[in-house]
Formats: sequence, C-alpha cells, structure tokens
Amino acid sequence: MTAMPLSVPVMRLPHGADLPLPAYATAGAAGLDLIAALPEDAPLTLDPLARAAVPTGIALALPDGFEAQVRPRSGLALKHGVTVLNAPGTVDADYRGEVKVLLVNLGSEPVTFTRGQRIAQLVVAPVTVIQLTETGDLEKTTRGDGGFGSTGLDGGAGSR
Ligand SMILES: O=c1ccn([C@H]2C[C@H](O)[C@@H](COP(=O)(O)OP(=O)(O)OP(=O)(O)O)O2)c(=O)[nH]1
Ligand SMILES: [Mg+2]
Repeated sequence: MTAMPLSVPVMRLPHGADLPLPAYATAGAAGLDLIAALPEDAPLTLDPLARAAVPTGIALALPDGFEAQVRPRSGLALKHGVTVLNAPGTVDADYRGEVKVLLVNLGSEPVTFTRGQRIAQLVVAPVTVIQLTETGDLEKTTRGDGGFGSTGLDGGAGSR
C-alpha cells in the first residue's frame, strides 16, 4: 500500500472480544474480511433461500465523507451459493451499531456458519454528497431515455 491508510476507529463488542479484527487477507486486498461473531456453541445453518443478519462483533466510526460496503465473498458464492442479500450493504458514516452481514443461501443445500468464519468483506469508499437542483428541462443526449437493453443484448457493435 502506497498511500497512508485512513484511520477508522473500531470497537470490539463483548461477543466479539476474543475474535481477531477484520483484516486484509493480502497486501493488495480491497476488502477487510468480516468475521462471524456467532456463539461458539450455536452455529448458524441457512437452509436454501433462508437469510439471516449475522453479527460481526464490531462497531465503527467511519469518518465523514466515507461509507463501508458489505460485499459477498466469491468463494462462498461459488462453492455454496451464499451471498449478501443487500449487496453491497451500506454502512453509513454516522452508524454506531454493530456491523451485520445479511447472508442469504441461494444454493440447493443447507450451509452452516461457525464462529470466527470469514463471511463477507468490507470495502471503505468515499461518498459524493450531491445537492439536487430541480429543473424542467434536462440536457439532451444521444441515448435519451433509452435503457434496459436499448443498445442490444448481443456482443456489441463489432458482432452486429
Ligand atoms: O449490510 C448492512 C447494511 C446496513 N447495516 C447497518 C449500517 C447502516 O448504516 C444501517 C442502515 O442501513 P440501510 O440504510 O441500508 O438500511 P435502511 O433499511 O435504510 O435502515 P435505516 O432506516 O436505519 O437507514 O444498518 C449493516 O450493518 N449491514
Ligand atoms: Mg437507510
């Protein structure tokens, strides 16, 4: 990492006191892996199409102007069909509650999660705050109001 990392205050909650803090798995990773702070003696099993808000045992104080996105791990998605239902989940800068991961099992088999398992990843990103300026007349473009497949669904201009 070349730039100075952004310092983000984190608080370990009582049920996550003995768990490691979320960490980058490699030097170039974009996301910190979030850990399931489930009770040791109560793993969570998600049946197909079931969902749950999984505790991570941490709370953050993101600096103003930033958000944290809760994103799926591709390994869980590929191997088990498990993803983050509201991906990317949004952790607001003013949120002081526990970061939770809304997991859903889109696979065909039940999947069990245990305490300490890495279940998702947290990517911190800048937020652009906008001010809406109302007008009765938007600037014209070639696309206009075309969308939702208006340019075709094939391989693009080269294959037409
Ligand atoms: O995956 C997520 C999504 C949200 N949150 C927390 C942090 C976020 O700041 C808060 C609210 O999230 P969001 O705005 O997505 O939910 P909402 O349904 O709009 O709730 P609210 O009315 O509280 O904003 O819930 C999480 O911990 N994990
Ligand atoms: Mg909201």
